[in-house]
Amino acid sequence: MLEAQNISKNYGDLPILKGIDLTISPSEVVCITGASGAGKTTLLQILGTLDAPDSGKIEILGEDIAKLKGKKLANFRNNHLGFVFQFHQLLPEFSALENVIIPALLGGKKKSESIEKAKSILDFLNIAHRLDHKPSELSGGEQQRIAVARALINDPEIIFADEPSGNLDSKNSDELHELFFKLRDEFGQSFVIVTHNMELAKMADRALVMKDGLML
Ligand SMILES: Nc1ncnc2c1ncn2[C@@H]1O[C@H](COP(=O)(O)OP(=O)(O)OP(=O)(O)O)[C@@H](O)[C@H]1O
Repeated sequence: MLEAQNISKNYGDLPILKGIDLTISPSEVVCITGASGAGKTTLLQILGTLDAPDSGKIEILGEDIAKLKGKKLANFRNNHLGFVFQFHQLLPEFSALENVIIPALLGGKKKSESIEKAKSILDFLNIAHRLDHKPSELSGGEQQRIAVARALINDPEIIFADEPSGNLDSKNSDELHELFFKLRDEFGQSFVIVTHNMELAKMADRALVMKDGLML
């Protein structure tokens, strides 16, 4: 599903990732934990093709990511990868439903089909009653479920999440974590989740620990 070999990244003279190897299997939920500054977000951004490593190789679904440039890379990302961040990054002037369908429209899907699909996902996520609300009219937990729905709209094989519950209270955190496993069980995506939440890490198929740019 995803294979990363010997990934290194420097910022200026400072080595941030020092040769990381990682394989993610289909339907696997992997958590990456570790102290602040260990390089977790940097690694997630690179695995998610949002940033490039200085050296090393990443293959996702058999594609050598270094060979995909510009529009091809953007299309690959939009079609196969989903993202959930700590701060939901929903567009404030659009409704929940509109936010969810944007990646589908960018991928060239028909609006009517995208709306139907979004409604079924939002139904699955128990948030179909908030379709017309703007992000500011939703609770933190609801905003994050809309962000998850947006990540799911193009049926990604892998979802990358960076501190997805970092901004939620414990009840909403627990609900979001359960949702990830429910989604994996129902649809079979892989999840790569950077988290400081040890309860989530315990639930994962694998919990990895990073320290000073290395995977322990
Ligand atoms: N764009 C950048 N330019 C320079 N240094 C950066 C940049 N992004 C991150 N860093 C540095 O790289 C190191 C690793 O950052 P990263 O965000 O990957 O850590 P992290 O493990 O995710 O930390 P946290 O748990 O606090 O989010 C930190 O020392 C950070 O200051």
